Amino acid sequence: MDTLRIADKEFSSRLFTGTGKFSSSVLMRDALLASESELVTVALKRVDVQNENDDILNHLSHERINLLPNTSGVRNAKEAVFAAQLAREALETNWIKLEIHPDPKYLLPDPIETLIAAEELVKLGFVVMPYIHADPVLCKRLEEVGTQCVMPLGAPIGSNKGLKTLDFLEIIIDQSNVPVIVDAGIGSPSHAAQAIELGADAVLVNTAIAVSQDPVAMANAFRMAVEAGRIAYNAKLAPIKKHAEASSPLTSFLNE
Ligand SMILES: CC(=O)[C@@H](O)[C@H](O)COP(=O)(O)O
Repeated sequence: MDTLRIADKEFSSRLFTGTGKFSSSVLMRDALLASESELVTVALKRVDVQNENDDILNHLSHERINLLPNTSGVRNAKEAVFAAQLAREALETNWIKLEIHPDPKYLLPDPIETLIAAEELVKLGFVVMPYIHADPVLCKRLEEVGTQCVMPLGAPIGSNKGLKTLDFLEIIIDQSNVPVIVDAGIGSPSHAAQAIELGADAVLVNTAIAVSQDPVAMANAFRMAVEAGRIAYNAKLAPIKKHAEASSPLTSFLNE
């Protein structure tokens, strides 16, 4: 599998994961290890960064896992910058998943506050991974201010609806000069494979793994789907045709 580079890190796995909604910290750890994910996001509001025995952080301590603190819970750019600085101090990482979604019903990201915060955080030396709507114009603006990737949503967080923003994801992937990570709403391994086949550089999945009846098995299924999607992407998909084209009456091989 070809690797993915973001800032100073190289990833073998294109499946990024989250830590919420698992029924126990042991199950969370087992599922994340089964996923072979190397970048795992954790909400700063959920961990006690002062406590070296914090249950979540302890169960994420593994050589393969890079922690990606996220700013979930903040309402504006000012709070996001503060949260990121806190995370950098406490978790000793300058990587931050920037999430500003003040509306609790749909959890849709605030594009204006996100752009303001991203610009500020880049200036402060952060590797910024912004969670945003699948807005091609906003993605370009974020790239211009120096974010190391963009994270457009497939559907609202936790909805498991899949790639509802497909047409716009295609434009974003076509235009982007930074990695595109489809984040949120991915409800099944086939959704993840579809995003990767499309050319997304990675996906981030939380709910679909954590709330399945068997999170370890589901994490495995996502791992395989993402791998399959990437192999298919590299192999180049056959073109979609408007009309039927017979497969069998070939008299010889195309190149002979
Ligand atoms: C954990 C995290 O970062 C979520 O905000 C993320 O967007 C995942 O969404 P799903 O839970 O829909 O996979």
